[in-house]
Amino acid sequence: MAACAEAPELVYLVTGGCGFLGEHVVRMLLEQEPRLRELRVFDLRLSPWLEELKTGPVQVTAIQGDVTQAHEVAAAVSGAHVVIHTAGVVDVFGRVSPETIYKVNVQGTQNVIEACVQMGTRFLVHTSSMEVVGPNIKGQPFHRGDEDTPYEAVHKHPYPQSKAQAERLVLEANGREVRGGLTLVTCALRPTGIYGEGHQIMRDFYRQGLRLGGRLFRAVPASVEHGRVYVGNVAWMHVLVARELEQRAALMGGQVYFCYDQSPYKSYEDFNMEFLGPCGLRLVGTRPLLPHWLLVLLTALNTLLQWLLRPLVLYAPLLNPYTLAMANTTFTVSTNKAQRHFGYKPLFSWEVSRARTILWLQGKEGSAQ
Ligand SMILES: NC(=O)c1ccc[n+]([C@@H]2O[C@H](COP(=O)([O-])OP(=O)(O)OC[C@H]3O[C@@H](n4cnc5c(N)ncnc54)[C@H](O)[C@@H]3O)[C@@H](O)[C@H]2O)c1
Ligand SMILES: C[C@@H](CO)CCC[C@@H](C)[C@H]1CC[C@H]2[C@@H]3[C@H](O)C=C4C[C@@H](O)CC[C@]4(C)[C@H]3CC[C@]12C
Repeated sequence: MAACAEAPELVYLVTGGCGFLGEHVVRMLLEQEPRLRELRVFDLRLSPWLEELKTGPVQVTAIQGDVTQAHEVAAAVSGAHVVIHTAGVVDVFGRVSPETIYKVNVQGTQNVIEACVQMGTRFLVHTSSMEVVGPNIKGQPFHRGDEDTPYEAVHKHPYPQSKAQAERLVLEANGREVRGGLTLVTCALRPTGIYGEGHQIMRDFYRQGLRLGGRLFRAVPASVEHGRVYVGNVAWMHVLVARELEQRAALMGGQVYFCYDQSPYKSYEDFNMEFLGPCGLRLVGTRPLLPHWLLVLLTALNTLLQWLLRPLVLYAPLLNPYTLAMANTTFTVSTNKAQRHFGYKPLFSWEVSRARTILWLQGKEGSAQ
């Protein structure tokens, strides 16, 4: 992938490039990768903002396609030097069937790997997730852990199961021979809960708070810490990994990296209040207002309702047994592996990440829709 200093010559493909994270990766590449000649944005649904990117010096090619269709993926990968694979179904609410989650997240990832092999593309960066590790079904805390912290990773939910399987495929593909005789270099990034401009769940909480007269009610103990990372920093990590993968193939190939920055360790709800507070919302209660057993009962009721209503309507509330367990289990990361391996330092401070997210929530700024 050696690029000459004068003429940009690299072709990048970003799958899922119109999603929450994908959009930030696309914009970050255009800002921070001077060697870029063409940027292919591949997504099931193409966003209108892509049009405005087409007027810049880098050729931006929008490709409407489906990662579950091997031939569409192969056509998009053909001639690309680097693939950043962020496409995936993110669903822990029962909105999407387990079959579809598996098809997109696992089969889709396999298609991307095979396309790289077939087309001679050597560098593959995969967006994995903290959920590949945990929280596990036993609700055991993962406190300031790193990539080597022992933890019993046992999943039952289709989303973490699919992400774990996809990550394994990507790591196992490292070192495979690609067309032309060279080898594939892969690695996986594991963001914790991503926040920032375009974060729909944050917006859902904001709207819910507005509906409840500017209040949200504490459901999770403040002592349970939940790892969060700013979307701009996650995007920056992807760009850096993609850039460094060739020079540091022996070190980085087949590796996993948690995504981290200076965002504070807080409970899921207290962290959200860093943004929702300045937007006028209040979190009521210093302790959970409902006892835990009642919340568990409510989640069971939601599960039953979801099942009963399925033939008529999709009922998929934020609260279900899995999301309650996630919110109630400490999962935080403390590592410097990305700094050691490829010189990562967060591009956005906590203050800037917070300010940008607040402005977006208030509808005053921000690139994401
Ligand atoms: N949001 C988070 O907190 C978080 C945390 C850790 C990891 N991740 C991972 O990051 C990646 C991006 O997540 P996100 O939050 O931006 O989700 P998102 O839903 O906003 O983006 C996913 C994108 O993939 C596209 N896509 C879905 N199915 C596709 C298919 N069959 N073919 C082509 N494109 C398809 C969607 O249209 C969407 O644009 C996912 O792989 C997810 O597992 C997300
Ligand atoms: C008890 C509720 C009352 O306030 C709070 C429920 C919060 C949940 C909806 C969220 C708690 C943890 C979130 C997940 C976590 O941040 C990490 C994730 C990994 C990523 O790969 C996808 C998103 C998610 C599963 C994220 C989804 C929302 C939560 C379960």
